[in-house]
Order: sequence, then structure tokens, then C-alpha cells
Amino acid sequence: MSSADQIRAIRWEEGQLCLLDQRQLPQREIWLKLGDYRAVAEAIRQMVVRGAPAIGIAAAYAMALAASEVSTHADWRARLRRAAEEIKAARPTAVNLAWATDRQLALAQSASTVNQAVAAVLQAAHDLLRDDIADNQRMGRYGAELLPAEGGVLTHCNTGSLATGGYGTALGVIRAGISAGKQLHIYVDETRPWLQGARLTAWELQRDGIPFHLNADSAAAHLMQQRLVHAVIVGADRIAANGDVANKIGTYSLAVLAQYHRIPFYVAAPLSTVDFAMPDGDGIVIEERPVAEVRQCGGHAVAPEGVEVRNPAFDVTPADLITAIITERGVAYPELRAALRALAEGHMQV
Ligand SMILES: CSC[C@H]1O[C@H](OP(=O)(O)O)[C@H](O)[C@@H]1O
Repeated sequence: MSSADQIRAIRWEEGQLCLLDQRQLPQREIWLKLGDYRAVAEAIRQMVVRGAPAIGIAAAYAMALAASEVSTHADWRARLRRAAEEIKAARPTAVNLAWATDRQLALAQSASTVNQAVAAVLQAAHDLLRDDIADNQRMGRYGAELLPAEGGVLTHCNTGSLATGGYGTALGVIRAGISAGKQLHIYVDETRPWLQGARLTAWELQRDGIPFHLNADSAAAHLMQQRLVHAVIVGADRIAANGDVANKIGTYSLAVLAQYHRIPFYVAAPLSTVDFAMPDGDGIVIEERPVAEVRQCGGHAVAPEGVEVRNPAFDVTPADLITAIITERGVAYPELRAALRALAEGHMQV
């Protein structure tokens, strides 16, 4: 297996979308080959593919499959609109899903013929995958400058090659810091209940040969109190216009801990994750996932049958707890609302 920053969890082969099934990692490396947009939407819902940018890329390819399927119908535009709604319904929080799907739909609707639409939407999906990797490498270089020359960096969930088109967002910043010669030791939150940290981030860092310790989520405060953590860096699923950040459940508590211990708290995300139509984090829909994810750990029941469960998959960190937001166009701080808008102006259609 190549090193983690060459891992590609998403591939297009012979007219099918190939997804590395992240539910099976790290024990098994199983690829699913999907030729139907409905199967891709279900793969997003079941977290075969997960991570905001990766979800957006998978959705873009799902639209390419849908465009090809409807191309033989006179009412292909209406059918494609319905397919887009089905794809967007897969998960509610990561804005990249709706952003990528709507962008593909608009591209198709603006085409003169259905054949032009099919070709343009597939090419746009390829471009999105290619550009995401390049954006992550730029983001990495910007963010690496903020990391200490030596010390501990704590991260939450998985924000690496598995959550993106490749290289990663927060994990991309860590990779860039290590590549720049910084002497970093990484603390990886296991990230209950789905264990993205224990199963996915640990798998990626082990392949990179980057030094790290895996820790229980509840150990983060102790590690900060012991002065082992000098920076915290996480990803994002949706960033509101004022800089409030929706990310994996447990992120908000890390931000509060970081402020208490006077540790910088960074968020790394592409500008496509910023929802400028969302004024603040109050309006962000938080996905509630199946109760079995909490009742079980590693596939084994840990709670008595029938216990009531709350399983919010994300929480919202207020902008005033965030030191800076690192994007592919630069670092947004200190007033996040104005800084995010400045970075987005002129660089992308939002
Ligand atoms: C690079 S964004 C990754 C982002 O997505 C994760 O959520 P999930 O695994 O449920 O898709 C988590 O919030 C990460 O920060």
C-alpha cells in the first residue's frame, strides 16, 4: 500500500465510481464499484465514503451517473433534478454534498444538449477530484506555518486522504508541517462512536510513519493539562458565514478545553465548506445517526438492549473559540466573517 498521502479512497474506473469501503478499515481494504447514482447516495448515507470533501466528490460522480442514466429520456432535465434531490438527502450536515450536487445540476441544465450535459458533468467531477488534492496541498502549506516547530498536535476524527480527494485538510496541514521538518507528535482522538480516529487516522498516520499516540476522547483534557498539546487542529463539515464551525461531535468540547488551556485551536477546510448563506451556526442541521452506533463499539454491543440513545454526529463550535480557519486561499483570522469573505471574493463562485 502506498503511503497515506497517496491513498485514494475514490476512483473512477470504466464508467463506475469505485469507493474504498471505510466501514471495513483498518482490518479489510474492500472496494465497492458503483454504477448507479442511488447506490452512491446510499454509500454516502452508510458512510462507505465520508468526510465533507469526499462526500462532495462522490456526489459529483453520482450526478455524472444520473446524467448518463436519464440521457435517453426527453424529460431528462426534470429527471436529473429529482436525482439531485435524492443525492442531497443522503446526509444533512456537510455542505459539500449539496454544494457539489447543485453545481453539477446547474452545469447540466446550462448545456445545449443532453450529450453535452453528460460529458460536462463527468469532466467536472474529475476536475473536482483533481482540484481538491491540489487545494489540500496549498491548505497544508498555509497551515503548516501556524504549527509549532516542535511539540504535540491533537486532532479529532479523520481529515486525511480518506475524508477528501487525497492528502487531507487538517491531516494535510499536519503532513505539510512534518514535511517542512517540524518535530511534531500527534495525539489522535479515537472519536467515538464511529471511531474515525482509531480506525482511519491511525491507519493513515501509521502508513506515513508519522509519530502519534491514539487516545480516548476523554483523555484530551488530561493531555492538555500535562502540557503535551501545543495546538489542536480539526476539519469542518459546514462553516457559517460568521465562522461558526460544524464538525464531528466532540469538537466543541475540545475548543472549550483549548481556550481554557490557552492552546491555539485551528480549523482546516476548503472554501467550498463555507456556507455563506448560513449567517451563523444556529441554523446548521445536526445529523442524528442510528442508535446502534452508540450501543455498540467495534461491532460488539456495549449497552443493555433497549437503552435510550442520543447520537448527534456533529456539534457547532462558536467562532470566538477558533483561533484561525485555514483554507486553500489563505488563513482566515482574526475576525473570521470578514476574513472568510475576503478569501472567497474573486476566487470562487459561492
Ligand atoms: C475533511 S472533513 C472531515 C470531517 O468529516 C467528518 O465527519 P464524517 O466522518 O461523519 O463524515 C468529520 O466531521 C471530519 O472533521
